[in-house]
Amino acid sequence: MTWQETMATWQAATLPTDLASELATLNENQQEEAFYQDLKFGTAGMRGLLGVGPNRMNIFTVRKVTEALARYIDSLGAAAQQAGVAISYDSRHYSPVFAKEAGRVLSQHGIKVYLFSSLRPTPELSFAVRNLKTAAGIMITASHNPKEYNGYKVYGPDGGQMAPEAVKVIVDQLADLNPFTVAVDAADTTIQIIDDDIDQKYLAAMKKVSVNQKLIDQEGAKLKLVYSPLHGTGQYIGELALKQAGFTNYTIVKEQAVIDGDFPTVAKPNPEEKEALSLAIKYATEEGADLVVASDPDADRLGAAVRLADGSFKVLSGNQIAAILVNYLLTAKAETKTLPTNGAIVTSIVSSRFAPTVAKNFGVTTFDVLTGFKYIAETIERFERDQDHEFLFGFEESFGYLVKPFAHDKDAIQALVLFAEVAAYYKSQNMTVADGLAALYAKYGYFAENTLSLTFEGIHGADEMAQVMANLRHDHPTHFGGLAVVKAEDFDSGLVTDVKTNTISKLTQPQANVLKYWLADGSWVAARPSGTEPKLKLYTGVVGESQVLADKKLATIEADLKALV
Ligand SMILES: O=P(O)(O)OC[C@H]1O[C@H](O)[C@H](O)[C@@H](O)[C@@H]1O
Repeated sequence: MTWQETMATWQAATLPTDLASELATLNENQQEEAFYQDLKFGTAGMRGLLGVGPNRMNIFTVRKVTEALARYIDSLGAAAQQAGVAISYDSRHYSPVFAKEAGRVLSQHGIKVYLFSSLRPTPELSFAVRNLKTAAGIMITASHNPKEYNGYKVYGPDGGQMAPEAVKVIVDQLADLNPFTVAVDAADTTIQIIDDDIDQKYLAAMKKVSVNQKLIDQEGAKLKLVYSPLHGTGQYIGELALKQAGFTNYTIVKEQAVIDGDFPTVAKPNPEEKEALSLAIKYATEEGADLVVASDPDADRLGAAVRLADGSFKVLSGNQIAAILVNYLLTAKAETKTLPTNGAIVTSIVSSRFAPTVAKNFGVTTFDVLTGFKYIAETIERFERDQDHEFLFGFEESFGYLVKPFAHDKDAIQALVLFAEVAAYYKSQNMTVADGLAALYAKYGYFAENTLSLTFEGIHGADEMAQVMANLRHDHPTHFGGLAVVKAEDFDSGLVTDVKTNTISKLTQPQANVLKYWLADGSWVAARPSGTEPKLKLYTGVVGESQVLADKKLATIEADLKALV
């Protein structure tokens, strides 16, 4: 079907007034963008702009994908239908509507549904799937994206985001489905509302995250922290988790504790962006706080800023937060002689080597997976099955961390509780977290990383991005910042070239559109199209003998990288 034909089917259908009036006002470009394709599954499920058309998030695209999920569950048999599906949602526009709509499609199939009574974090949904032993889970969220977006994350029975092979079974059905004929059960027959019981169980599990309760009992109340849920799901459970762990001296940023899908106090509700922490830092400056923490709307990412000696705040990167958490966890385990000999941390191929270097010093192995927390969850599953490694920590540079695998997705609430403990620890030593970080740099080397995100919007944007990747593949760069490329990894072909010996071997990760180049001194560069936003992401990671030298190296490598695209 051409996009015009697809659009005609939408024009002929009975649409709710908001979608009908939007459809009537689209110009030709907008029409093409909205109708030329179905929303695709990316790094974290289906994500897109809210609006009319198959390439947008609306009740019809939600019904259609849920119908495909329902058929998949039907195909697994009666036990899976009875095990059912847990559904949660965040504070975005239409999130509760889409969650209910998904529940009704499943109910129509006689599939049991556990629907949260109000918004809950992504990691709590993951926990609910595991706790209720459901066959699947759905989280309605576009995570940290701007307010114009929403999305649909699908979970498997292990509580991890469904792996690509399982998603493919669902996606393959989509082509034959008519969004306008998907039946829904208006009587909500199989829908059971869940809330407090799961909250309590999730909070009970959260107690396992704290390492040194004695330290928290002594120092927890002295640590002054400011927390912002950025208008999202962390607002309720985040505060409870902090209190329960023993951190009572906190301020919640009140403007950002208001549940609001417009995220009116920030440009983007993304802790990756320093600006998202500005208001919390203002509070912290006024109150003389030690620490600022902020979770994104579905509370799977956590950003942090720490107080410096002069009273100003330094915003940390996801890689720095991970290294600080890993060092604290492993030090505590080593001190209490509970560090397993087969301990492992799991991270992504575009994350810093800082935390892995710390881990190595403790005899802990690092596993590198593709971008997407589902791959970390998959690795945890494998450890549990093969009993060959004990999972100690998982993280991605994009501010996602997991301490305890009672959730199988990144968990900002866990990170919040653990990071508060780390800050309390340093405070007990008359140090700031920034001092702690400086000590890690002095010991392990000055790691520096940056991600350049270039926006390529719309149909043509996707083509341009593909062209940049094709160009890089065609003319393999030989140097960045004067450093020779010694190894070139292409995760699309699954091959790695050792430039010196000109030998080719196989990569262990699955296929993905990623290129990574290792440089002569251990620095690295990677390029990949984002799977959640219309962006090309260019990553650089270096280690230097001082902060100044590391930053300089990073800048020269990045300059060459920019010139290439
Ligand atoms: O780089 P992207 O494909 O946009 O993904 C960035 C991040 O998006 C989501 O938050 C996923 O859950 C993460 O696993 C991923 O790292």
